[in-house]
This record gives sequence, structure tokens and C-alpha cells, in this order.
Amino acid sequence: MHAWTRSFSATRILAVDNDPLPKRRSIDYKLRGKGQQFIDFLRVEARGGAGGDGCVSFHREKFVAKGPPNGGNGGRGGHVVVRASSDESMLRRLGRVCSAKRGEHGQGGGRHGTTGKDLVIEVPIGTIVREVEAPAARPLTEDEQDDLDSLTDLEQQRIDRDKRWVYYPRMDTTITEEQEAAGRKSFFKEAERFMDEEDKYYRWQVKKELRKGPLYVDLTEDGQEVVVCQGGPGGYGNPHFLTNDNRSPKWATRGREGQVRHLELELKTIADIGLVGLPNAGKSTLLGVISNAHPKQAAYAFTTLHPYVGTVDYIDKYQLTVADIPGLIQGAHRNVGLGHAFLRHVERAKLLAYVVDLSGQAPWDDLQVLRNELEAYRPGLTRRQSLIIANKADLIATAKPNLATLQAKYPDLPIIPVSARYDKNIVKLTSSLRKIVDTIRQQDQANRNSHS
Ligand SMILES: Nc1nc2c(ncn2[C@@H]2O[C@H](COP(=O)(O)OP(=O)(O)OP(=O)(O)O)[C@@H](O)[C@H]2O)c(=O)[nH]1
Repeated sequence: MHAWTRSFSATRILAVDNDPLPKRRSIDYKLRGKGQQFIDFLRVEARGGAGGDGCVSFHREKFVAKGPPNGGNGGRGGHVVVRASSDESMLRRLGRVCSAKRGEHGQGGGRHGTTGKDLVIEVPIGTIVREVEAPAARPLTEDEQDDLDSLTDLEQQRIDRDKRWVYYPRMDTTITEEQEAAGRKSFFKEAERFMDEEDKYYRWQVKKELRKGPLYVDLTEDGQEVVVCQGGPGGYGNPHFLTNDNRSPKWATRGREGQVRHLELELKTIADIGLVGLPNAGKSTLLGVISNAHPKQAAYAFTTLHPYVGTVDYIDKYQLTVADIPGLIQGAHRNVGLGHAFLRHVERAKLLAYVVDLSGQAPWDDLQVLRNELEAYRPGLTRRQSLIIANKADLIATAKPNLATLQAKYPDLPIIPVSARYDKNIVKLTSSLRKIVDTIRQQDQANRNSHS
């Protein structure tokens, strides 16, 4: 029986299409380790590392009792970065708070603290990073805008100031005691001015952020990354406060705290094709046959408890990704069964493939249930390009009359009868999927070109 079905599908390819045979290999998204819980939604508080403090220190050596200030600056705190990686199949469990490392403090001898290590959170491709609990984007008021405009060169001023202040002149020993006392007074004024400038700078940055609104990034490509929290800048060492009046500043600044953001990470798998079907329709068997992903298959409902994505590799290196989501049932939108949680993984599929059990009593009713559930989840989802995969066509007694009725009830949807278990008509299916997805990809490309 098995040999017959294999040769059946092989002759079909040659007779029906000249499309290359799909090479069955590879699965990108496989859960590592058994019993691991599938995570596709996380809430986390991300914190950039705090900056290290600046240091107060003076140069000392033989015959130089009062050398110039030489305290190093504190290092910047690490950033928190979210990066998409094709090696990840699901979100990893993270603590409630994720922090990058803090910068080291400055040290004597002009040694600056090292920068804190960035915290890189690797997530699967298709993860959306969304900031919550942040003020919505709003246009600035006139006053705020004026303020912002008057300070636009602040960044440059700050860079210039840093250049000006980092130098280590030798101490002028001819300064009298009165001069030094006067200098100390003016130094505190100078330090106050410095802190004012710094505060202004940070207020300016916050205003700039206001215009942007909460962070929202969709990581759709391998290696794409976003800095979600900046590390706090390090403090300044005492050479920064060296003025003509005060040659021995005993003053350094503390590092700033890193940025804090409350984030939601939501994985919405990006697959070309989304398999949607009632439990036991044979979705997992089908995915295993066309892609060599190996979801568990068994003759009971809800065998699959989380989404699987498999890659169909064709001989000419063409690839399609197919997502199998756990069986939907009537009332899933009321959280019956596994609910709607997994439908987010077909939301972005270019093509929806309804998998129905052709040997069942009324496959057309099953199809209607699926379409109703999709509409209840996201109105308009059923208008997405779709096709029907009529599985279990090997059970001829019921499948044959059902196929005709199904076709009559859904004349607009292409129907491909297959038998996933016996590998029947699978090549026809994979070549049809390729043709449809290819057309959609070309249309998408044309749309993108016309928009740019
Ligand atoms: N006769 C026949 N049985 C099939 C075929 N495809 C799948 N089956 C059987 O149907 C049962 C259910 O198959 P699964 O692939 O686990 O179905 P599923 O849709 O993934 O089910 P859930 O995991 O509950 O969503 C298994 O016992 C399969 O062997 C087919 O083409 N013909």
C-alpha cells in the first residue's frame, strides 16, 4: 500500500506539473527539550544599567605634593537590546525585571570606568516589542517647542564642553591662600552651573521622547535589533571641574540611572501559510509530510498544544514556511478548548489553508466553524487568500461524495484533496502552495515598489 502511494505521487508530479520535487528536510522551529512550555507573550520591566560615578583624585608623586586632579569618569551603563534571531523558536522565560550591567566607577590616575555590558534579549523573528505604561505620543505645546528649539545645539555644546574639560594641567604653586579661598567659592558656582546644564540636557531628552510616544517595533528580519533602554551615562571625574580659579576641585558627579521601560513582547509567527483546522483534521500529519517538522500526531483531539512552524524546501532552494496551530473548536473565541491565543500565529500568514477532514460527516460545517472563529478573532481575516486542503481523501466511501458537496458549497475556494497519512497528492499540494505564495509575494513586492 505504502509503495503504491509513493509511486502514485511521483507519477502525478511528472504528469501534472513540471515543478521540482520538494526536498523534505529542515525544521527551523523545534522546541528545545521536551515538556518545555511554549511562550509567545511576555511582560517585562527592562532597565538600562546605571552609569558609574566619577572619581575625585589628585596626582601625587615625589616632589609633587599637590598634583592636578586626575579622577576618571564613570563608565556608561549597558543598554538593553532586543534582537531577532532565526535560532529562536519562542520567547524565553525572563525574570520580571531585566537589567543591563552598570558601568564601573572612575578611578584615580585618569582611569575611566569601563562601560557596562549590554543585555541582549534574543527573540524569534516576528516578535513585536511594545511599550506599555508610557504617555501616548503628543505634539509639544508651544512653550515646550520653544524650549526645545532654544536647546537644539545642547548636544554639541556638551560635546565641546567635554573636550574642553578633559585636560590635566600642572598645578600652579604661585596661587595665594586668598586666591584659593575666592576660587573655592567660584568653584561651587561653577559646579552648580554644570549640574544645571546637565539637568537641562536630560529634560530636553525627555521632551524629545514625548514626541515619539511609546516604543513599538516589529522585528521581522534576522539580526534586526532595537535598543529598548539606554544605559545611564557615567559621572564626571574631578578634572572636569578644574577652572582657572579652582585648581584642586574636590567634586565629581554620580552616574545617572539607566532608562526604565515596561515592555510587552508578543510573538506573531511570520509564516507564508497558516494551517487552520479542527482537532484531528490531520494538520500535524500534513506538516510532517510536507516539511519534516515533527509535531506529535495521534488519534485524539488536542495532540498539538502549541504552534509549530516547518519549512518546505524545494530542490531549487525555494522555501515556504508553514505554521500549524493547535486545533480550533467551536466557541474558541469564548476561550473554549485552547482558546484564541494561538491565532496570533496565523494572523500574518499570506495564505490561510483550511484543513478539513473529508471523511467526516459534514466537512462544510467544519469549514464554517473555522471561518466563524477566525472572524470572531479578527474581523476580515477570512478575506485573506485561502484554500481548502481536504484531508483523509483515502477514506473513499465518505470522502468522494463529500468532496463534490464541499466544492458545490464553496465554489470560490480552491480545494485540494490529499491524504497526509498515505502521502497522496502531496506533491500537487506543495506545488499549488508554491504557485499561490509566489504570486502573493510578487504582488507584495509590486505594492512595496509602487509605494517607495
Ligand atoms: N485515514 C487517514 N487518517 C489520517 C490522515 N491524516 C491524519 N490522519 C490521522 O488523524 C489523526 C489525527 O491527526 P493529527 O495530525 O494529530 O491531527 P491534528 O489536526 O494535528 O490534531 P490536533 O493536534 O488535535 O489539532 C491521526 O491518527 C492521524 O493518523 C489521512 O490522510 N488519512
